[in-house]
Parts: sequence; C-alpha cells; structure tokens
Amino acid sequence: MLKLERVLITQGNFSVHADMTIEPQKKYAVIGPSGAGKSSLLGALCGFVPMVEGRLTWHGRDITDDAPGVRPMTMLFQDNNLFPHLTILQNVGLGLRRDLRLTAKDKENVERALCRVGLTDMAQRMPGSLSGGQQSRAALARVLVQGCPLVLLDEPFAALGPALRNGMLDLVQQLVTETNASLIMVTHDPKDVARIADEVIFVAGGIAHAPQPAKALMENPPAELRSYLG
Ligand SMILES: Nc1ncnc2c1ncn2[C@@H]1O[C@H](COP(=O)(O)OP(=O)(O)OP(=O)(O)O)[C@@H](O)[C@H]1O
Repeated sequence: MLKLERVLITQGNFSVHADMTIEPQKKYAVIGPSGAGKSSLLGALCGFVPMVEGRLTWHGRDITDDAPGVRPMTMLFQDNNLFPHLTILQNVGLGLRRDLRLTAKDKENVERALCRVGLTDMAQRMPGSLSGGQQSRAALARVLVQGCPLVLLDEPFAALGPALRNGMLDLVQQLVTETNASLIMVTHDPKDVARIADEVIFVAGGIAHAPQPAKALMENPPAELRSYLG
C-alpha cells in the first residue's frame, strides 16, 4: 500500500496537506474545486512536485525522494503525451524501454497491449493520423505495458465526447482490474465518481482529505463538498 504520512506539497505560494493510505486494487476519484491542488497531489505522488514535509512510503519503504522513473506508478495526462514522430507501436514500446531496443518478448507485450485496447491495426501509424479516442487508447496501452501497481489519471479524457469518455472510463476500469492495479483519477464530473470510484479523495481548503467510500459520501456530502457539487 501507498502511505502519505503528514505530507505537505507546495507549488510556489500554494500548499496542500495530505495524510492518507491508498489501498491495493481500489479505485479512487480525486475531486474538488479548481485550483484546490488535485493535480499537485498527483504530481507529488509521481515525484514531479516537491513534498516539503512528511514522507511517502510504498509497502513500508520510504520513496519520498525517489526519482519519478523508479516509483511504482505511472501517470496518464490529458494530452496523452504521445510523441508525434514515433509510430503507435514505438510510443507504446517507450513504456518498456526508453531506448526502444525492444526484445521479442517486449514486442509481444506491446502487441498484446495494443490488441487489448483495440489498436492492432494501427501499430505502424503515427499519432497524428489517429482520432482523439484512438490516441487515448494508445496512451492507455503504454500505461498497460508498464504493469505498474498504481495508475494515476489527471482528467485524461476531458477532450472526448461523453459516449467516448464513458467507453474509455470503462476500459480503464477493466484494465486496472485485470492488472490488479489501484487507480487514482482526477475528475470534475460527479458522474465519473459514480461510474468508477470505490473511494473519493476530496481536495479543498488546503487539505487532500483521506479517502471515504464514494457512494456514502456522494449521497450525503459534508457542507464543503455539497457547496462544490452545487
Ligand atoms: N508550477 C507552479 N508554480 C506555482 N504555482 C503553481 C504551479 N502549478 C500550480 N500552481 C498553483 O497551485 C495551485 C493548485 O493547482 P492544481 O493544478 O494542483 O489545482 P487543481 O485542483 O488540479 O485545479 P484544476 O481543477 O483547475 O485543474 C493553484 O493555485 C495553482 O495556481
């Protein structure tokens, strides 16, 4: 499990506190007002944003100062981060090897991941020749090959239409279940919470609140959450 122990995350003058445990094989939605610190929280977990106090542990091991690349997590951003000059196969392969010297087994893994997201026929295409939804699938395949126990998504499908978005959310849900990963996903949409989350991390007023069961929290939100939900 991942533990945030009395953590303080800062970005310039902004700061947010967090003290919580992320359990294995659970799905968490991170919600809260704009500018509350949701992206900062995910960035800090990945090692892109500094934790100036407290510590982060993974199965009891302190990983607070570990470089992003060696942490047990992978993050999918809204723009998918596909490299335009590389094929879809190469983009997914980067999830396994940065120098793209893929072994036969690596290639098999990449092809299996592409097949799992329905992109087998697109392997040799460039990202620019794919639709937004297909690009999202390719980015998901790259997350999949990494096989990380924690998958972090920062509003990854905000640019897609509602039907496609829901399809991607369902696919994410299936993939994290199949790989026994935990999911931590920032969203602005309460419908996403109902669709995907076991637990909710509510971020507001300088605090990332410890996770609470999604259904009970959304049915009976405390005042601060109620005013956010409107
Ligand atoms: N690189 C940075 N330098 C200084 N301040 C920053 C930086 N990045 C973000 N911030 C500030 O940190 C605060 C939290 O930003 P963050 O992006 O984490 O919020 P958020 O809850 O994800 O917002 P949104 O829902 O609008 O995406 C904001 O006040 C923002 O201005």
